[in-house]
Amino acid sequence: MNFKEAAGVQAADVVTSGMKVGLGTGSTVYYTILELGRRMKEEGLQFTGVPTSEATEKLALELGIPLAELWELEPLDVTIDGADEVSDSLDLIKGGGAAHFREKMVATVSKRLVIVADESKAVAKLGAFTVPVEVAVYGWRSTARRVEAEGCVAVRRERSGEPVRTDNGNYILDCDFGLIVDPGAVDRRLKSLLGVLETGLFVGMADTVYVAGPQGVRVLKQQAGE
Ligand SMILES: O=C[C@H](O)[C@H](O)[C@H](O)COP(=O)(O)O
Repeated sequence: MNFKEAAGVQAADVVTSGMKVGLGTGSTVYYTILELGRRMKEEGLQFTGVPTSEATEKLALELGIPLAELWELEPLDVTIDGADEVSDSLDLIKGGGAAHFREKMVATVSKRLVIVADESKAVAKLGAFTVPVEVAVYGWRSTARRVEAEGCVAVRRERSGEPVRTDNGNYILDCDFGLIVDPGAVDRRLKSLLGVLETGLFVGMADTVYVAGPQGVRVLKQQAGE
């Protein structure tokens, strides 16, 4: 079992029958979703999922997991998702797979956000990974200029020479801020800019993080009052 699988499978334990569950996106929570599908078939686990991306929706449907729209189910009991960076205070950078807009929307209406990651994602402070920022296609160069004025270098994400489009049809700017001392302030400043739709900074949202490494799976919990 690789580290992503170890974290992903263990975190599936938080789901019990009757729950409404946000299903995250990426190569780590993939294993959580597989495990939930297995428990559904083999152990009779019953739950309803809300997918955070088209890729996750496809996977869940292949596994026979019942799905619903966010508005039909909110508030959700828990969302399980991956992350690109997890800081000591459990703040996150997400959106390496361009799914952070829907992920944040689903996590925001969930009573709990549980994160699964391998040790390579754990950092003291955020910032080695660039911050993905979803922006409207119209006027994106102007938006990028406003974003850069906040103290970063912003590069439009491309694949094979073509701009990446999110599931919502927008562009991603990958923004290099260097070390981020106050992620909440950076998130608020970016969100106030015209053309910015969502950032990949998830501040104070995760309550539990499963981090897998050579020593096994560590379970980190948000301290009360943080
Ligand atoms: O947009 C993608 C999501 O935020 C993912 O959860 C994040 O990029 C981590 O993905 P992975 O588990 O594949 O590293």
